[in-house]
Amino acid sequence: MGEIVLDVQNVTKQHKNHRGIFHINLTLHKGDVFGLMGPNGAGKSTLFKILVGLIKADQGKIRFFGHSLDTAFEQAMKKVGCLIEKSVAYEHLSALQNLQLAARFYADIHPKDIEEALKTVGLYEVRKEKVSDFSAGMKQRIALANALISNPVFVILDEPITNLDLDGMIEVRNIIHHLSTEKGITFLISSHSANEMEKICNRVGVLFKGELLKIGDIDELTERQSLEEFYLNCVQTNGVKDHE
Ligand SMILES: Nc1ncnc2c1ncn2[C@@H]1O[C@H](COP(=O)(O)OP(=O)(O)OP(=O)(O)O)[C@@H](O)[C@H]1O
Repeated sequence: MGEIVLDVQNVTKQHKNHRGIFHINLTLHKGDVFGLMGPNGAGKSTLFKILVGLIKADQGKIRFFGHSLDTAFEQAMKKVGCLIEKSVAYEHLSALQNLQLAARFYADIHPKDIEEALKTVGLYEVRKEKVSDFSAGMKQRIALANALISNPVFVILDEPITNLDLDGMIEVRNIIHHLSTEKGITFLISSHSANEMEKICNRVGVLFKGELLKIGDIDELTERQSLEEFYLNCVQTNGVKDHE
């Protein structure tokens, strides 16, 4: 196994409504395309927001490339790109202008990096066109390009395929596949769709009511059943746990 990219140890976050995530342990290695599956409200976004520092965990330890998120945030996040929550591309701006705007949040993005990100997501030819003329899939590809402009080696994508039609899903899937195989980028992706995760990921975890019920290699999990069957089994047999 390769270098440890992300190490999550015993992370808990309880929201005021008592929901949240509880005692999450997760280790990702270089080259992983890890899919976090779970129904609405399972806690996927809560975990992702904690990982990128948008909210703070109640307890637990998180390390990126050995750097603690708590004590060395900038070091930890240096090589991490993310797409959290619904993508917001400004409709009246072009694809290029959107990325130029996003680049201002970083210290050292070169125009070449933006050009490269646009090429990677297949929007270079239409970079000067307004986003209002783009399809949902193209808008999602801008969001992906946004996550790529800093040349990350680890990319976190919260629901990158939700709300996309089949063409859009295939486009995003192909980009992830390309980045993983050609550039060795490690991914953590959340989705409701077991079918899609089966096509994209090499490992998956099932998050349900804030608990990470199972983690496994796709090849092993799908030896005798589809990933969807495994997922449904997992969720149904592990039933109800409340944290009141
Ligand atoms: N800021 C908050 N305050 C209170 N409760 C919250 C907050 N954020 C999330 N929750 C609750 O925590 C639970 C997990 O929500 P979360 O958004 O992490 O789930 P999710 O798996 O990402 O769901 P979805 O697929 O619908 O995005 C939900 O029950 C939600 O109501």
